Amino acid sequence: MSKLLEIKDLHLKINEAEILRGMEFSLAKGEVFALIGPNGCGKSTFAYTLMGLNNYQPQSGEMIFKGEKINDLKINQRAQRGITLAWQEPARYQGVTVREFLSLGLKSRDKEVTENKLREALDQVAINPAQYLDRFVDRSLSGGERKRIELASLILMEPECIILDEPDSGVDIVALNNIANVINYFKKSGSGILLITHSEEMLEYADRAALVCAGEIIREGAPSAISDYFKSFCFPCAKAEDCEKEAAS
Ligand SMILES: Nc1ncnc2c1ncn2[C@@H]1O[C@H](COP(=O)(O)OP(=O)(O)OP(=O)(O)O)[C@@H](O)[C@H]1O
Repeated sequence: MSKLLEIKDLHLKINEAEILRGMEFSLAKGEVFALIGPNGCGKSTFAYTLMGLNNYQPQSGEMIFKGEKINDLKINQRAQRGITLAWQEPARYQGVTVREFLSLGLKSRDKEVTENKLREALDQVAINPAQYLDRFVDRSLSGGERKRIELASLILMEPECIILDEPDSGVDIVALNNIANVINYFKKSGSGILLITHSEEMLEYADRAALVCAGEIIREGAPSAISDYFKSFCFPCAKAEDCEKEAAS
């Protein structure tokens, strides 16, 4: 599989604290790569750094997307190149309807085409268009509903690389199935998916996985093997001799 994204020896400090300490991996087209790790190990920080949020400029290392170094590109330039981030906590938009929110990234201005596309995307996340298209994307929607609507918006954007930051947080088992559907949908369309999580259940949707500990990947491999390692040594953090991070230090 050809490389879509390459992360090389990425280091990032925030207020003198080194949060990312040499993150390194690659992601192929049509691949689901999971980054799993305990709370506070730097997963979201990595997601923000890759997306290019303000104040998340790495001090060293490279982020290469489709052969182009993107370290110095702004967030909108990275989005234009095809990178998208689904936030751990999806945003609320006061006064913006689901229809308006979902239409933002659409190129076609044809009313019928637009309406059909919105309905198809909402179908993928099991949201009834008739009930939701005219509602506002604000507190009146539950966190799980907003999460699913955000996933529908990603489908409409047709990104080539999707960062899903804790897609399972705050959602029930039904929504979890919707997330699995969306992951499969993106896989089939050839997008690369970076699945960020701290729950080993999510690893079943991944092709490959890596364990993040204190800002670096300490083990990479088959999702089942990473899941076993994570359960054995990270809950609670074992700091045992046979933990690879401890053994290396
Ligand atoms: N702006 C900031 N200022 C200071 N410290 C920060 C900042 N952002 C993150 N950190 C610290 O960096 C570490 C990594 O945080 P991050 O949110 O990336 O972890 P995470 O792995 O995503 O955790 P979780 O699973 O709880 O979401 C934490 O110790 C956090 O307190």
